[in-house]
Amino acid sequence: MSNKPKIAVFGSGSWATAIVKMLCENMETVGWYIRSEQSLEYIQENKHNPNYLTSVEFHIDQLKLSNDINEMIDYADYLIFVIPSAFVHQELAKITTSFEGKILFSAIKGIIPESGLIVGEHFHDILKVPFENIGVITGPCHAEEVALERLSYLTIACRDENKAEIIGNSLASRYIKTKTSDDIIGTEYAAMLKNIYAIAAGIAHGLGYGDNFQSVLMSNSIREMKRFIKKVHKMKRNINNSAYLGDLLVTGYSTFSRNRMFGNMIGKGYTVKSAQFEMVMVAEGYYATKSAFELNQKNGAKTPIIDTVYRILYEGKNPKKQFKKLTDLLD
Ligand SMILES: NC(=O)C1=CN([C@@H]2O[C@H](COP(=O)(O)OP(=O)(O)OC[C@H]3O[C@@H](n4cnc5c(N)ncnc54)[C@H](O)[C@@H]3O)[C@@H](O)[C@H]2O)C=CC1
Ligand SMILES: O=C(CO)COP(=O)(O)O
Repeated sequence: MSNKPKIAVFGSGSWATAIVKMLCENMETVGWYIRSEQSLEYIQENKHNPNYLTSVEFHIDQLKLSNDINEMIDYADYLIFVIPSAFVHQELAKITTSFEGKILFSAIKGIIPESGLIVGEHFHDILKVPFENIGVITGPCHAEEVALERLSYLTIACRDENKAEIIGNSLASRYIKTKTSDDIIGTEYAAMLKNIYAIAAGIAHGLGYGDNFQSVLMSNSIREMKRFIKKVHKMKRNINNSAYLGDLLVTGYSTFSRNRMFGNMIGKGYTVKSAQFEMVMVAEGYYATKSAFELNQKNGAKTPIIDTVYRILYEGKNPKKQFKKLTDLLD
């Protein structure tokens, strides 16, 4: 690998588009795998993504675009995956080339339904990538605010600090600050769990609960997150750091949050199917709720918020009644 490693982004939603923008601030060339040929041709002609963050303009000569996933894997040293977790399995199934020597980062905040694993674990257990070659890009950061160049903070987690720094330095700019962490498992679980709590916040809002209740819900959510993560990966971590608490707060409170938006519709009486139909974007917390609930059946952490969201989304229980019961379990 040369001094200037090649980086490629896999995915073409809002977050992938934002990450490509961040990398373009620092790199001469950024690889970008885009599944849809139509979207790729549109970007080549119009210099912006047709569907997501359409205000972000790219210099086409800075982009190495391809809709061939194998070609892009062969091109890059660092591969950043930003495909929603529900579609990762089917995208990975297209791969015929080798991951040997490649460094895989995940900016995905979810669990892969087919394996029930967070993405880093999936890379390790299923794709057999060593943990030193796996990293996570996380933190409280909405793609829409990156597009607006509003100051945002990212945490880059990798067991090999040098690799975390390479990605951190490639993303940092006037409006992006990065820090590194070695908690690849805990940060990923936090990123997945906060989406479920954001759905809970949305449901509460949709049901008419106010700011006073929301703060109690968030306070209970961070404690629940801590209990959950401690069961899956015990290590010394400060749950109040931005990658854990910060991400919970931005997703629970921001009007940009897809998960909160989805929850809000459920609270207002939409069915799961109709809420999903209304959403142009993916609410990862929907899939995470099922996986986290099932995982916790084995681990046995006390998770009244996840359990409540699960009963509403997957057992068709009444949100109003379920939240009434939940209110008696919070403090
Ligand atoms: N949007 C944001 O601000 C942030 C998102 N993330 C995470 O990034 C990941 C990607 O989310 P977004 O970019 O927000 O998604 P999005 O909702 O903006 O875009 C959805 C993406 O999924 C793709 N897609 C749809 N059907 C597909 C299929 N069958 N196979 C493969 N791809 C398919 C679409 O082409 C599109 O690229 C998620 O895990 C999310 O949690 C993380 C941080 C911030
Ligand atoms: O992860 C995010 C912010 O840090 C994005 O959350 P949403 O998917 O709910 O928009």
